[in-house]
Amino acid sequence: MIEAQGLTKRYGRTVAVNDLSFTVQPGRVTGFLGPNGAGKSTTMRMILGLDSPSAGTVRINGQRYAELRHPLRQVGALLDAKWVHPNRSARSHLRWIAASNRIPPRRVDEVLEIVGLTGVAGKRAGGFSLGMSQRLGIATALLGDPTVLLFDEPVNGLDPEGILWIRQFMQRLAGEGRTVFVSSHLLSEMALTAQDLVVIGRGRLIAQTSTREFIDNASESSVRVRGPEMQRLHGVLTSQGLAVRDLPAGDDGPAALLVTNSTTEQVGELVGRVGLVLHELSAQRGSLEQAFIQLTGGDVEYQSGGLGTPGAVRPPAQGAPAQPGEGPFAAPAGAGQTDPATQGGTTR
Ligand SMILES: Nc1ncnc2c1ncn2[C@@H]1O[C@H](COP(=O)(O)OP(=O)(O)OP(=O)(O)O)[C@@H](O)[C@H]1O
Repeated sequence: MIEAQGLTKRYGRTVAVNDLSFTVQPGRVTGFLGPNGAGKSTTMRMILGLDSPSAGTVRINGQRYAELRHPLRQVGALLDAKWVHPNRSARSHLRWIAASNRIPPRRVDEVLEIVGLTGVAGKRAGGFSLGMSQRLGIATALLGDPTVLLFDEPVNGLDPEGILWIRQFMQRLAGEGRTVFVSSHLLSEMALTAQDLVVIGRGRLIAQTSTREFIDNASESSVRVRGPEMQRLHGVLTSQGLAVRDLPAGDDGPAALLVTNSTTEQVGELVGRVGLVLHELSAQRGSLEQAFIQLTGGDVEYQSGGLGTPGAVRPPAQGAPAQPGEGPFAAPAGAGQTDPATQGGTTR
């Protein structure tokens, strides 16, 4: 478990982390979500004792990092996958870290096997692809078989296969009862990976909640409805004070009506009372992107070009990256299209 209490970090006049309190529970993947510059890396460094807080505390399994007797056995982290001597082999890199932390050498072969690097264990780590480097970084984090794991933007720059592997691996680690805390600025990716979210903007806590609740609470729910008598249907719904929008036929299917701020129960009962036939009655859940915009408001450094156009990103603020696929609303590479958390946002 990780517990942050009033965590604050100032760099001169910059307040990178501002009175942040949150808890990360074991047995779950918790996403640490926020736009670039929100303070995620700084927070992770403070959790790991690499930076000292200007105020507040953070505890790992009840203790500050400096108090941990065997830190690698309690907490493992992947902060920078390229932190490795380029001429060392993967195995000797791990052996060196194991030896300096009194971890038996046999554990090196175990972690190489766990991350699927056994076949290239003797090769120079400097020649590894980013995906292989990430696996080596994860193997390093796992050396002490820790109960708490931190990953800072682990899928950045990976191909779809690499992203899928990391996602499934994190879920597996959480399934083993470990505390898994993973930072990302990719909202859709977190919707597929994390069960819980800690959301920050400009160093402040915006929300701590389950991913499902985050989407449900922060975005309006609407209902898509369709039948053979569309005009009558429209009249019945508006006569009851509901807000109705026409959805033209298109990629989403035949022409339909979108009833905003409503539920399928409400619409179904209304229509049933007047005996109208329906061909479709479906809940349209807000996307994580919409929920994020609604909650973060002015706390994000750059925002979407508009609702209903996920993927459209305004030019970022000075200093923020503008790589294609790097914005907060970029589609997750390798994402399955079936996850309900990311569906339903395109009809508004
Ligand atoms: N060593 C430092 N000295 C001065 N300012 C810093 C330092 N480290 C971070 N900052 C500033 O603190 C703020 C938070 O940065 P941080 O890297 O923690 O954000 P982040 O959410 O991890 O963003 P990113 O995803 O871009 O790394 C930024 O404004 C950053 O410029």
